Amino acid sequence: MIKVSILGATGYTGSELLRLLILRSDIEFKYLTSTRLVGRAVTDYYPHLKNLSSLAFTEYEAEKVLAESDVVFVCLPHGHAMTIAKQAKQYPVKVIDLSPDFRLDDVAVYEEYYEVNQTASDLLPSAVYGLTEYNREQIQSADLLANPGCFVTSALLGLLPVMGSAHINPKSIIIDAKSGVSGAGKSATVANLFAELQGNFKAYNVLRHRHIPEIEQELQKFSLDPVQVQFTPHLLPIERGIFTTIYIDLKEDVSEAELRELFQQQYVNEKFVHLLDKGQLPEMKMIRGTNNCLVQVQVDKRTHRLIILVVLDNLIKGASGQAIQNMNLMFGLDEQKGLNLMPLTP
Ligand SMILES: NC(=O)C1=CN([C@@H]2O[C@H](COP(=O)(O)OP(=O)(O)OC[C@H]3O[C@@H](n4cnc5c(N)ncnc54)[C@H](OP(=O)(O)O)[C@@H]3O)[C@@H](O)[C@H]2O)C=CC1
Ligand SMILES: CC(=O)N[C@@H](CCC(=O)OP(=O)(O)O)C(=O)O
Repeated sequence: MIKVSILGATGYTGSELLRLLILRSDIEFKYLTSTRLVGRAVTDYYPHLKNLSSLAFTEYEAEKVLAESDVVFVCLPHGHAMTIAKQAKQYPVKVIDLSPDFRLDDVAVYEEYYEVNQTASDLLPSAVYGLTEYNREQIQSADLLANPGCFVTSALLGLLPVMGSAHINPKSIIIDAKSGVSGAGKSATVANLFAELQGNFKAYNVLRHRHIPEIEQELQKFSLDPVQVQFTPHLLPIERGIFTTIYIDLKEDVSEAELRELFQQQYVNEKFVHLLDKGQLPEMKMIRGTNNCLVQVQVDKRTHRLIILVVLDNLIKGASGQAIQNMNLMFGLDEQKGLNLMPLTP
């Protein structure tokens, strides 16, 4: 039995972890934390989980949570996981951080983009970046795992198969991404009100989004030439899902078949990442509620560009599903355990 605690169990990624883990017979929940709902029954707040949990939300008490859990998922806003990971060093507990605190190697970049001090920089070298398909070996032995960002997961799964290719110009990457509103978390803001979102569509953080340095950092690890990306996020009036369209200049004539082969080789044995057949195009409803990521690759001979289309569910492959994939690896389990989910269509 794996003893699991979820810090921030009332938020979107925390509740998605609950949903995905609650029926597993090898998981026992120890603490589900909140600051607002301490003492309230979990099934009172989440009536759809009726009869599935007898727990109440508690506050975070390090000496209890960390001593009694095998793994702690941190589903809190940025800035909290640094303290928790430091405290966790005193206990034999693994930490899976869904927040951005341990994703950026460069302390100055983290502090610039997130506007808080990086107070656990001594732990950065031991923090393993959890893009599962590319980092399995390190993930298996990780005690501190930095789960990737949701937009970042879509960009990396779309781009990494071609990052080492001499055919592409890695300074010409344009990432045009659209996300459902749950990507913004559960906290109420005027921008997230139904009347603002419904029937609307907009770009935000056009030149400066927090995911830009994370995308460039991870892509650069796979490219000898300098990488630069143009990333523009958009907000879709839907609950969940990310659709990312990527454009890259090709340096020379190269066939679509040759580039598709790179993706095929990379993903042929993957359970959760799939290259679509030629002629198929990804759609949000193909991945909604699943840990799957669908990728399509096309070459425009007229403009000499490679176009990569990626869809995934921001709360699952972009957050809690990937976190469970990583937990499974960290505990020596089948990586797919509990994640064989079918999408809701229509
Ligand atoms: N939403 C997404 O698609 C993705 C989110 N992430 C990251 O995961 C983390 C969680 O995101 P998400 O679930 O969307 O966020 P939510 O806003 O939905 O939930 C945040 C949680 O944190 C708790 N919380 C809020 N403020 C504090 C505080 N000051 N101290 C302690 N607890 C606090 C809330 O609990 P309560 O109010 O009950 O105290 C709630 O449970 C974030 O770091 C986010 O960047 C990563 C990938 C995708
Ligand atoms: C729609 C929306 O607002 N999306 C969020 C995604 C950020 C997120 O999920 O946070 P991580 O950095 O932990 O991945 C945003 O653009 O800020």
